[in-house]
Amino acid sequence: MATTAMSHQSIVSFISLRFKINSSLIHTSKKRNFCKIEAMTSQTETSVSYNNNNNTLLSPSKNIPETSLKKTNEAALILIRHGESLWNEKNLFTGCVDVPLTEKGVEEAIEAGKRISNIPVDVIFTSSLIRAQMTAMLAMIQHRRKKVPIILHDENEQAKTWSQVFSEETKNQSIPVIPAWQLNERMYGELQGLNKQETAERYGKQQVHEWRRSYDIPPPKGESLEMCAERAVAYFEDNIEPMLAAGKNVMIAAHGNSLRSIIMYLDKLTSQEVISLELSTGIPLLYIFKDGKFMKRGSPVGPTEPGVYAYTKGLAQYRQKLEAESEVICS
Ligand SMILES: O=C(O)[C@H](O)COP(=O)(O)O
Repeated sequence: MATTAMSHQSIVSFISLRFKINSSLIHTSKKRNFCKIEAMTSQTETSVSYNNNNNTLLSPSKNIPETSLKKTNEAALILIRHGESLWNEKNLFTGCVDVPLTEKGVEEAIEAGKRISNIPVDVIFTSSLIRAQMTAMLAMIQHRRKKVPIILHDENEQAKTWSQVFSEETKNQSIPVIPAWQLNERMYGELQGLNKQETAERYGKQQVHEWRRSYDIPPPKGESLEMCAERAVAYFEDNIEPMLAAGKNVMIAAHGNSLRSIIMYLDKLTSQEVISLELSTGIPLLYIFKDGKFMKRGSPVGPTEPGVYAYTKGLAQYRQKLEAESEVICS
């Protein structure tokens, strides 16, 4: 076991990164959550960012001083809409109701995991809903790097303290999973639990289509896509983009509409263009973040096909490392 771990270390190249953030640096333009950050990330591609003092992971903020970030070339961003849920199967408006995956949804998540099994992942963000969390976990089980995704609990001090990890080696073989309610599905208001087909028959197809796909028309007592974007995109900008800028490879497992709002931001779609954007369950999408820009790479194909991996040198090199690593393990 020890020999294998040593071999891994000699094969995979790691980059050290340290950054400190002063809690007094706070955006004044928008009321967003900021936290005092002192994160230590010892390894890319495999790294876990833990606070030195209490072993808990801390998220960076957009306020990381430019100079304190190590400049890295590019980072991968994977977006996955959760696999089919029990209410997708029943064609019910789900929104923020917390229902699990169906068996088909479990299979979709596993399939998604196979597709991204050669793409580096340093940190995972999920919504606070179980269907997204199940998807993230099931997908990561397929990853060739075989790191263990660990959900970070920061609901209170005790939860943080009681979930500490005391081995550096174990931490380095883990991937932090950060749940954030801001990535939750759009709140569907009084439509939650109603059948989509029956609702269309009752209120008219056009009305229901507007509730589901327009940018700024909210369903009764629910959130429009615009309202959903206000929290989801703000969270992305404040918590996820700084990670990418620091060279961290990120996976987000979330929902049809929270991801539509993030994709609208990434692809600079207009409120008209976003209307026709549909996301299938369990299909991962890949972006490369480079020089402050997002480049869309589509959906990664299976692990044995060249496809997406030819797109960037960095991804191709990562894949080669994984292959070299598995050869060492097999020999
Ligand atoms: O919340 C829901 O019902 C679905 O996850 C997304 O629904 P939509 O495709 O009707 O927006």
